[in-house]
Amino acid sequence: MTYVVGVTGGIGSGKTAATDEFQRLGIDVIDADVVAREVVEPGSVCLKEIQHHFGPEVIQSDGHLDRKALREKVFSNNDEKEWLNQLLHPEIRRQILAQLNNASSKYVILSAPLLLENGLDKYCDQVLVIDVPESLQVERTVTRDNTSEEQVAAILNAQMTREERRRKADDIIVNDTTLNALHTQVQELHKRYLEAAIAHPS
Ligand SMILES: CC(C)(COP(=O)(O)OP(=O)(O)OC[C@H]1O[C@@H](n2cnc3c(N)ncnc32)[C@H](O)[C@@H]1O)[C@@H](O)C(=O)NCCC(=O)NCCS
Ligand SMILES: Nc1ncnc2c1ncn2[C@@H]1O[C@H](COP(=O)(O)OP(=O)(O)OP(=O)(O)O)[C@@H](O)[C@H]1O
Repeated sequence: MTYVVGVTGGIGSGKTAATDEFQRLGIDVIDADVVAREVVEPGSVCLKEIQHHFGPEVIQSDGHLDRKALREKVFSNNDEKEWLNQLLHPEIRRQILAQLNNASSKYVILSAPLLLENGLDKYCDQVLVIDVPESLQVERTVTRDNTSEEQVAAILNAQMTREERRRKADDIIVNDTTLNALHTQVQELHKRYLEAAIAHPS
């Protein structure tokens, strides 16, 4: 298997902003949030199960999942969140493994908010954590998603703490200044990862 760099960080930490730059540098990016959307496309088994469990109010008139409605349900009720995790996470993992097997760039990025929580780091040679203070996570996510601070705090509470994540990291990018500064740090790590990938027996 190719050399895999896992990228993780809490909600709104800047994973996508970082992985967009890796992608621009020619690296294949597998994004668990994208996979999580694909497994609930209209017609999927997972979407049928969700509709059966939560009722028609989580399905939009065009047949797509009403993500906002489901978000409000699962992040205010731990049992419902666990039900959803148990339904989706095995399927997300299967899809990720298939995509890892098909990746063809010099190394591959696997980006997942729950990389460490769900043990996806076992498929990674290195773990890069995108780290920001929680106040900035809340501020950036509220702006990006036009949501409430309370909603973001509830999601934050469903994730590993900042300290725990930092402890498990091989590399850390502190993304508390500009996007340019983030890109510069990504470019530096990219050089290191290319060298590590060349040295890595495939
Ligand atoms: C509840 C859902 C429909 C809300 O959708 P929405 O479009 O509002 O959010 P989106 O999917 O873009 O996720 C935004 C962020 O929320 C956080 N998050 C999402 N799901 C979870 C979860 N189960 N536990 C903790 N944090 C989560 C992540 O930081 C993620 O990047 C959606 O998040 C979902 O299907 N979650 C379950 C699948 C999952 O665990 N995805 C995370 C990747 S494995
Ligand atoms: N250094 C930065 N300066 C200013 N804005 C930033 C910076 N980094 C990221 N952002 C913005 O903050 C928001 C959150 O970043 P991004 O979407 O990359 O986070 P994420 O970790 O992928 O989030 P999620 O876990 O919710 O998917 C986005 O609107 C992004 O453009």
